[in-house]
Amino acid sequence: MDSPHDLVVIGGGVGGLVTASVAGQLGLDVVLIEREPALGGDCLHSGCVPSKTLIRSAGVAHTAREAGRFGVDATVGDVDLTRVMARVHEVIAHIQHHDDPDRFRGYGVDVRFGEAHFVDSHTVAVKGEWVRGRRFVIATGSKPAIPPIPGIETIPYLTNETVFKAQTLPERLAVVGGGAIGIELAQAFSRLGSRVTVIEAGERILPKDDPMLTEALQAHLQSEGITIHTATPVTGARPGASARTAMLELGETGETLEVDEVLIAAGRQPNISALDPETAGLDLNANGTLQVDARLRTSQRHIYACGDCVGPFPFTHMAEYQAGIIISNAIFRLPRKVDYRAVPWVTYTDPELAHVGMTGAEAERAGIEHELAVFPVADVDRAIAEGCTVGELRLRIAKGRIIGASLLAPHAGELIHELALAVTERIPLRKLASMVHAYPTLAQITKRAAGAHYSPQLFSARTRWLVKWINRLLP
Ligand SMILES: Cc1cc2nc3c(=O)[nH]c(=O)nc-3n(C[C@H](O)[C@H](O)[C@H](O)COP(=O)(O)OP(=O)(O)OC[C@H]3O[C@@H](n4cnc5c(N)ncnc54)[C@H](O)[C@@H]3O)c2cc1C
Ligand SMILES: NC(=O)c1ccc[n+]([C@@H]2O[C@H](COP(=O)([O-])OP(=O)(O)OC[C@H]3O[C@@H](n4cnc5c(N)ncnc54)[C@H](O)[C@@H]3O)[C@@H](O)[C@H]2O)c1
Repeated sequence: MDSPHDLVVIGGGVGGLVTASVAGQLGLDVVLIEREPALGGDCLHSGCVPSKTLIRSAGVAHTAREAGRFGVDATVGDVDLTRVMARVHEVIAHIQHHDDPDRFRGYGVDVRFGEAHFVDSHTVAVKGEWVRGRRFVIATGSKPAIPPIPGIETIPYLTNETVFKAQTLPERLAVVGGGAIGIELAQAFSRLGSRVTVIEAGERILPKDDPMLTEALQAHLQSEGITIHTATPVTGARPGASARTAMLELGETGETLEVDEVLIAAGRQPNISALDPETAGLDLNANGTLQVDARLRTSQRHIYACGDCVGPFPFTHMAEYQAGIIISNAIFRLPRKVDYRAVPWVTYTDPELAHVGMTGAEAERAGIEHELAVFPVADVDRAIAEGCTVGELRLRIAKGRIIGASLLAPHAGELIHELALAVTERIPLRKLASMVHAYPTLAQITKRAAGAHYSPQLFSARTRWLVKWINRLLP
């Protein structure tokens, strides 16, 4: 029997690619197994890249329609979804070059295509061939979870796996789920010209984000013409009057909604079952993700796992971060634990909604006494000049340091990183208040929020009294 490989990586998305390429470049004997015909995973083919590219086209259409507001006349016709999607796929193809299998083979990685499943805890089978390994990394990602809506199987519906192949803009689109996928794509399709209805079972959209900011974002989306139902589960589905339409039953009331297309964005399900996890003795959590410890080892200590198949933050940057932890533990053999205290995330609506560190609810649960500093986007000069004044920055401050920040603002996804650094490095808030921020930038919101937090202290009766006396005493 062949000697086992040093490392077998299952899944050619971000988590798997980062681990395999580093291990290969460090001279380990690495096999990377991917079941799709191309590397890149969800993020490249049906996630971040296509969604952000679609959002860009939608933004262009929106800006053109709004041009009059900026003193510029523009006429906008109908959006040609075929051309929009052609650009989406051009962008995917462009980025795909980074994930060319030959690039990884150049790093010394043996790239194989086919679905892997465990035969025992040290062996996987791929297309009938056995691959043995001393250590494994599972990075198999996730797929859309389809909620058990009675009749859902009787209607055609889109998910993130099919929506970027659409060629005709639906006149009426129902989006089931008000999480990140649902909300980003709802605004994109609405701006491209669809009449969009979001149906969210929970009390509010984007439930992990700051409630004040999600409320403001919801109001903004509604002002753009999107209908949003919250606390409304979809309770039934059936074909509509014509072959292409669908009827959805909303809430307990039995109210119906007829649409031309339904997009299901109701959460994710980890890609685990195809691996035969029980054969390898792998334990699962109640939500189906793989159980891992703080060093990302599964219940079999030589099998590590990262990314969406593990959670708890199903983002590309977290798959990459976790891959780094695995590299430390499994390759350098330096024990390193995950630290989720300063995880940034962004929902790419316009304006964007970004967050890092503790939410208010988490701080309360942890019993951390904190103050809130709030600064409105409408008071930032650059935002006024840009004509985008919706949103605010909400800083949670404990003992002079930021423990969490939530921001609804144009380009919030770029602005959050200064705050992420402050949270990670425990930089005192007064340093952000005194740091020079170029004028007029949107980034001034951080300095202004910090400054506003200190201004009652600065202009207090006591300080005024002190200043008066210093100026009297000194020449
Ligand atoms: C519409 C959408 C938009 C998103 N936008 C963002 C965003 O803006 N920012 C962000 O950070 N995140 C975003 N995400 C989430 C992001 O795509 C995922 O967090 C990320 O792709 C996870 O990476 P991964 O390596 O864990 O898994 P994946 O990228 O899914 O890769 C897993 C790979 O494993 C392969 N595989 C599965 N099972 C097997 C098997 N048995 N054998 C062999 N191969 C297998 C799959 O084919 C896949 O290629 C978005 C997701 C969606 C759906
Ligand atoms: N910008 C980003 O970083 C980004 C963008 C898109 C996706 N993602 C990642 O992908 C993950 C999955 O996204 P998602 O939006 O599918 O999941 P999600 O879990 O974030 O949201 C799903 C929503 O659907 C609702 N829902 C579930 N069943 C329902 C039903 N029957 N009727 C009505 N509503 C229902 C849930 O209450 C929930 O609010 C996210 O958690 C995120 O990590 C990230």
